[in-house]
Amino acid sequence: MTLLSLDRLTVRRGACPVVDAATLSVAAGELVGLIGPNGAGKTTLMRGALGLLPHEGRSSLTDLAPQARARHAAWLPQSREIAWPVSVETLVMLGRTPHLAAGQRPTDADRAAVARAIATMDLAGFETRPATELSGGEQARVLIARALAQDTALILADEPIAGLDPGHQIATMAAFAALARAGKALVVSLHDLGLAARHCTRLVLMHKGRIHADGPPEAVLTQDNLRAVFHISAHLTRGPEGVIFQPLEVLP
Ligand SMILES: Nc1ncnc2c1ncn2[C@@H]1O[C@H](COP(=O)(O)OP(=O)(O)OP(=O)(O)O)[C@@H](O)[C@H]1O
Repeated sequence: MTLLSLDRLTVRRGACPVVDAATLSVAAGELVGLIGPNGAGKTTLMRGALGLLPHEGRSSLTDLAPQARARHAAWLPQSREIAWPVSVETLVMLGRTPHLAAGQRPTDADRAAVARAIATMDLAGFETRPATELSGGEQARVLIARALAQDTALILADEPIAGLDPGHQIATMAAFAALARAGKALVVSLHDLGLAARHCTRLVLMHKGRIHADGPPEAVLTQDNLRAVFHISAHLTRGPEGVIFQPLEVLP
């Protein structure tokens, strides 16, 4: 089942297209790593797809009415600012807003979704802490938990594991992979190509606003693509533990 469909999505900043005719279809079961150098257009592609930026072409998400869209797709932006000193549990409960009628109190199902998200992001024991008093990485995990609590078929996340320690980066990618195996779809922008190669079912490599390559990690992280897009060399092997990717050098 297709959960996100982009047809020649183009987003201009001034005269210049920073996303240029991106066509992409994401199905249930996929964990898509959106990779590419700084400025390649990853954030802009996701924001355009969500209808948060004026665009040309078509996104299946902008065909949906706002509440239907919020029930279908969760968005985790790159900015991590938590402005209000609400408790972690209250903040994660905000993910349930699209499922609640105006003034409706959370149901047992809402509370269960929040508890699941808190457990998945290893935040048990943090429930009553003011979110503003947590460390940067802890706050990042709270915001991921809020997106998970939304319990949508599709999750779009902009650099969700940036700033997390290695254990929580791996655990978060593993949780995303488990959600994909359970039938959801995720599009996640990432700079850690090792984690992308290891956990994603598919990589979409962006370069100068265009989709340069799209496919399984080993088909995308080729020496040619890495040289052309990132100007790096790297080592990639597949062993009993799965794909192992290590960037090596910046090429002249
Ligand atoms: N408000 C804006 N006005 C003009 N140009 C912009 C604006 N926002 C982004 N851009 C440009 O659009 C291009 C794509 O930016 P985008 O944030 O999508 O890149 P990215 O791939 O997410 O990068 P990063 O890995 O650094 O987060 C960049 O060249 C950026 O300078």
